[in-house]
Amino acid sequence: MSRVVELKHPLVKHHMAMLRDKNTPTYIFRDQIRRLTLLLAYEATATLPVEEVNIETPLCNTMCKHITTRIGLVPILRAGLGMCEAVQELIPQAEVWHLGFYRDESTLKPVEYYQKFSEHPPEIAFVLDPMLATGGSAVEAVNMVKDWGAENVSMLCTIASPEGIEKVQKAHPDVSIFSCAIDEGLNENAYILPGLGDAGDRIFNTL
Ligand SMILES: O=P(O)(O)OC[C@H]1O[C@H](OP(=O)(O)OP(=O)(O)O)[C@H](O)[C@@H]1O
Ligand SMILES: O=c1cc[nH]c(=O)[nH]1
Ligand SMILES: [Mg+2]
Repeated sequence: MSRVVELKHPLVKHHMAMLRDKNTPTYIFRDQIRRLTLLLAYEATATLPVEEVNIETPLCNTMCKHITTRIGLVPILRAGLGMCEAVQELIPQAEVWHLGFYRDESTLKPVEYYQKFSEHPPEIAFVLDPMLATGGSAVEAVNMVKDWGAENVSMLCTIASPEGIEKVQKAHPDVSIFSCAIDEGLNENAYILPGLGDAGDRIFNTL
């Protein structure tokens, strides 16, 4: 079932403060995205299916659980790349499939420039993008992931706007959205307030 989850943990609040600060340099900004993504991925993977497996410890046999479902991470270039390694750290067996979009700042529409998908879609897909602003990029990315054949799709972001959440929910009522924060809304240029500015520029030092 679709859910919108905003993380409430004190560690998330703490790390978000440093992430939002305009004086935080790029190398710390990247670390903060990574820390926050670890916390986000822990929450977003809480309902992953597990299977029983027999394990031999040095002392005896015991039944354990492991994850056998094919999981795909779909970072939206560029900024989504900043989240990818953190999720891979928790799910090292995950596949990574890239999608490139930039938002045309005059039309606010997403422009696709890269897609690397295989013939065989994963069973579960996590779309990664730190910013869910108007929701245009997220809706288009989820369209492509679903057209590919993935049936269980979730969106992981650092900051989401209420407008973006509404747009994704309207287009994809089955997609859960996990975010470290849900902010107040968008400014006249469709930037999230209070937000953190341009995530891609802050991750890649291209301000
Ligand atoms: O919800 P939307 O209104 O579509 O906006 C969000 C998109 O904008 C940003 O990417 P940007 O276009 O800045 O590209 P970048 O990652 O290369 O910086 C962000 O990382 C999202 O992909
Ligand atoms: O606030 C915003 C909106 C779109 N993209 C960003 O990186 N930040
Ligand atoms: Mg950007």
